[in-house]
Amino acid sequence: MTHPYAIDADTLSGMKPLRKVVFALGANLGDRLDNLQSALDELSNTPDVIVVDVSPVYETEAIGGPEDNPDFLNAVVVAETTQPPRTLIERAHAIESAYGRNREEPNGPRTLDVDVIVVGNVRQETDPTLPHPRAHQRAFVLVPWAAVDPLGEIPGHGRIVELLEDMDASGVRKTDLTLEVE
Ligand SMILES: Nc1ncnc2c1ncn2[C@@H]1O[C@H](COP(=O)(O)OP(=O)(O)OP(=O)(O)O)[C@@H](O)[C@H]1O
Ligand SMILES: Nc1nc2c(c(=O)[nH]1)N=C(CO)CN2
Repeated sequence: MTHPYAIDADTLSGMKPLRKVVFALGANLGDRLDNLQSALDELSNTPDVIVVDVSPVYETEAIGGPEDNPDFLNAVVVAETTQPPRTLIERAHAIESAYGRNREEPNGPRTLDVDVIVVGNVRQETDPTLPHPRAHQRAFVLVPWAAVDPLGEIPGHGRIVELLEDMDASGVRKTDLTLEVE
């Protein structure tokens, strides 16, 4: 006899995994806080993306880029999603474009950067590269992330609090600025 709550094979095969996704937001041009808030609003309004936590906002010394690269505001958004990585990166790019991002200069000043840091345990080399290939070296990503998700891990690199122990995070300063979840 079939169990009354049995799930048939077709239903099971159509189910998408629910995974944690971590986005890193950065801005060092224009109204930086407003740009981060807009990115959060757009992520919250993405189908099948449920925002779970938003970090405080940090002011951070620019890493790389021109010598006079202005300080960034950085924050991290933790969400749950059934969307695949490809859809998430397309959404991230669309949000960057909508808020005036141009990609003229590598590491150059930008109104808005939305990076996909991890999607569950996915490890892949195809766009988006997951985990983000430089996130494990970036205090401006790990400090905000650890503030809201101290048990967070980067597949292949380990726990973020341990990665931070070996890192100079002196250029990453917490501000009183906050982002509001709609
Ligand atoms: N996990 C990822 N998150 C964001 N972009 C990614 C990721 N993996 C690959 N990319 C690709 O990297 C390319 C460059 O991205 P972008 O212009 O945001 O780089 P950047 O912000 O200047 O530097 P960085 O990648 O070091 O943050 C884009 O084409 C993007 O699709
Ligand atoms: N402080 C800081 N430095 C950076 C950042 C950033 O978001 N914050 N993003 C970069 C490329 O994505 C390069 N350098």
